[in-house]
This record gives sequence, C-alpha cells and structure tokens, in this order.
Amino acid sequence: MSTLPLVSITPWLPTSSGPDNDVRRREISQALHSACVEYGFFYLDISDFVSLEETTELERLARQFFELPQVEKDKISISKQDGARGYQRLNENVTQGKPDSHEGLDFYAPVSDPNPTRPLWGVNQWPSVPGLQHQYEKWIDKMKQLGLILMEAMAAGLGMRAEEWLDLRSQVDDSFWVLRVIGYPRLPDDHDGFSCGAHKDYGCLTFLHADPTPSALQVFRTTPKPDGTRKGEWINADPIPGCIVVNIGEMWEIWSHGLYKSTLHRVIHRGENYRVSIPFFFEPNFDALVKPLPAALRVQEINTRREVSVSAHPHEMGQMKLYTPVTYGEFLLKKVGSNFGTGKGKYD
Ligand SMILES: O=C(O)CCC(=O)C(=O)O
Ligand SMILES: [Fe+2]
Repeated sequence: MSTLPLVSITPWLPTSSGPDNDVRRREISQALHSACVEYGFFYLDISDFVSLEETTELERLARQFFELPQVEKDKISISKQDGARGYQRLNENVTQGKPDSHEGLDFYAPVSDPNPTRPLWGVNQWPSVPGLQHQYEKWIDKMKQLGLILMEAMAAGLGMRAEEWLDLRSQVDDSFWVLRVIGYPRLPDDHDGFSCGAHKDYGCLTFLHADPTPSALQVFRTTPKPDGTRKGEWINADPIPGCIVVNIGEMWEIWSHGLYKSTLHRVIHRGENYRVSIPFFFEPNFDALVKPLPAALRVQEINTRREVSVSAHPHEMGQMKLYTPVTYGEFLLKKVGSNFGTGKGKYD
C-alpha cells in the first residue's frame, strides 16, 4: 500500500536562512508541485513551526468540550446562530445521503457586520471550557500564517512570476477560513455508514491535525493503467508526529486548471478510542475571483488566447475539463444554501 509524500515547510519559514536556503526552497516547491499533481494530498512537516505541546493542548481542550453533557454542548448549537458557526450533534451532518458518525464544533472568519439571520454571517460561539478560546485563537493565527507561507511555496512550484504571486496572494490574504473540531466515537460494527463519508474539500488548502489514531482517515489514490484508464485504491493517511496532513480543495483545482486534483477522502474509525481531529480550512478571501492561473496554463501548454469557460462544476470537453471563474463567497453560499435547504452535509 502506498503512502502520501512528505514535504518539510522549514526552508520556507521566514526564520530560515543560510547559503543553500534558496536551493532548498526550490526543491520543496518542486516536491509540492509533484505531490499536488499526483496525490492532491501530502504530509507537511511543520515541526519547526508548531510545538508538540500546542497540538496536545488543542486535543485536550477538544476532548474536554466533547465530554460535556449534551445539554451544555447544545447551548452553542449552530441553530442558535447562522446555521454554520457552533456545535453540531452526532449524526447531524450528512454526506451523500448518510449521517456522518461524528460531532463537531465550527468556527469561521469573523465578519465586520455580523447578522445571525444571514447564512455564515453570525458570530462564533466559543464554549466555556477554560483556556479553549485562547489556545484555538493562537492556532488559527498560526494556520493563517502557514497558509500564506505554503501558498508562496506552491506558487513557486507552479512557476509563478513574482507579480503573479502577488496577485494570487491578494486573493487569500484575508482568508475566509474555517476551523472544525471533530469528535468521532467508535463506529458501531453494524453501522453501514462512515465516520465521515467520502468527499472532496471545496476550498483552497486543508491543514489537518488529528490525534494519533491509526487507520481512520483514508485517501482515494488513483494511478494510470496501461490502457489509459485509471485504477483507484483507498490508502491510509495515518498521523505522523510533527506533521499535518494537507490537501487541496476545489479552488486549487480551478487555479491550476485541473493540474492539481481535489482528492476524495473519508473517515472510518473502528478503533476503541474517541478520535479527535482538527482540520483548519485555509480558504480564499470571500470576494476572491478564482480562475485558472496563467502559470498553470503555461505548464499545461494551453493556448491562453483560447476561451476558457466555466462553472463551479467543470464540464468535460473532449479529454479536457474546462474551468470557469467563480467568486469564492458566492460559491460557498450556494453550497451552504443548498446543504441547509436539503438537510445535506457540509461535505456534499
Ligand atoms: O477527520 C478527518 O480526518 C478528516 C475530516 C475531513 O475530511 C473534513 O472535515 O473535511
Ligand atoms: Fe475533508
């Protein structure tokens, strides 16, 4: 069984220097490029950026919250806000028609004019667990910094010019991020569903810190067959100390004109313990206009004068998918709107 590639962010940290740092940065960017083309998923070694104490503390606080009585947790239910920010009970989220066997706590980027009657536009509901808000706000801050650092490293990997990177940076420098804290009880043997059903993430970059539980998160890896079709298998993405699991969402698929694929993944947790995972979704700015990047078209040797048309759901034309521009916030609202309307999950 193959495993995901592992890349270290260290040379790209602002604190990194030394005569060979530029060479190391180029190697890292190249490795990121390959990982995004081949997997859409990779381990990112961030041990020079975050400490083990920080992530252990996040896990401890999450467990403390999930151990509270149901009525306490329900006090900050998403139904008390904008339908998105807050707590969701076990089985409340649905993916592909089946309830996910997890409970979760969601936080979104704050907005300057909150209005809980507007989808996504309320205020975050912090639990009363002592120290939780402080520790998680520190984590959010770090993940936002990491988002910009990794985006720059990836831009270099895609062969972007300095001014092209600045343009891309201006689409993610006020990220409409999401932080989820997820609690997974053991999936019962007779349960025919999943802890979290197969889905693709829809945004930019997902940074997943999970507790050490093995054989829970699985990634759908496809490889070409001699006859030109592709075969696929589910591979485990078990946690590695000092690393987060990173995957790209549909926005990167559009930017890269399909060169980088947003990859299916799911969670099946049959271990005895209560699993905690903490994905941070580093998303574009709410008003970012996301469209194929010239650098991606250069790599694919696509004639940029040709019309590139669109939708959030790219359609096939011959062998090639065509991607049209989307405004991230509109795309997100449509997604959330249809999910709330139909009782479908955030992941559908
Ligand atoms: O819990 C996990 O390992 C993955 C969760 C996930 O894929 C998501 O929240 O989008
Ligand atoms: Fe996901």
